[in-house]
Amino acid sequence: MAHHQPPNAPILISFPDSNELVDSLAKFIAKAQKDAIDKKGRFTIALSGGSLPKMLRGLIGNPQIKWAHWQVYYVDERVVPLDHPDSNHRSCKEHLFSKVPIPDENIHAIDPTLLNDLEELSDAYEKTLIHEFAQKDAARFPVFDLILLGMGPDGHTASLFPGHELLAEEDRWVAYVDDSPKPPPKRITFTYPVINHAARVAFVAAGKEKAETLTTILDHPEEGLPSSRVKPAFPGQLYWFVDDAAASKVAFPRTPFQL
Ligand SMILES: O=C(O)[C@H](O)[C@@H](O)[C@H](O)[C@H](O)COP(=O)(O)O
Repeated sequence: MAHHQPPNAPILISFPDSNELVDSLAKFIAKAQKDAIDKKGRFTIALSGGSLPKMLRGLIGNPQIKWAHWQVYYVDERVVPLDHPDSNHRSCKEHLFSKVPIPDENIHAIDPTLLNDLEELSDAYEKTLIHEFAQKDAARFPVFDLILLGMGPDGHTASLFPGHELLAEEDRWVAYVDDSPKPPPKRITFTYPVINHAARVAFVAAGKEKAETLTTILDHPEEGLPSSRVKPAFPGQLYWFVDDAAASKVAFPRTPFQL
């Protein structure tokens, strides 16, 4: 019997190896960028940390990418100095931004003078989002052109961890945690309302260590793990870019990659 998926069900795309994943992800990002720039002259994207930054290497030297039109934000950030080894900004700089001609002012890092006050730090980052989004349309939440996420072994995404009270946050755009089970404990993070208002959201997950969790996320969303709660509102669309090792146990139907 054919699987009948609701109109904006997740689109799962699996690649035989991570190089193919990297190339296709770059094409997908280039397409999202082109659509956004054609429509409004800029491209708003939010990046995660973890293993994601190095999966963006297909963007390096890619003539389709119009870096001057990118506005880059962080889905979540560890509350550490910007040059600290744990910083997501540092990781993105190392793996990507130091290798491409993006203007510094287009990359929106946390305010390093506010590391001692989590409330102020998350408020200040929320204000940078308000500055980007609120003037143009009066929407209650920002609409990113693309949000890129990773999935942790416990099913977390961004800094939204299983069983945490932040899973129920409905108002704030940016919140903080001081008890992250994945070190470091202090982080700020986008909330679900922000993630779920994006035009496109894409998870990137590779490796056999992710197989068990990916099955729970996609085949058993009723378990409510944080990554299963990413459900962009129509017309938003969720994608999973994975490798065959990560998808080895998943029953959820795959879709061939197409732009
Ligand atoms: O700050 C972080 O830790 C990341 O933004 C986080 O949300 C990450 O995406 C997941 O933990 C997956 O991490 P891996 O990709 O390293 O498995």
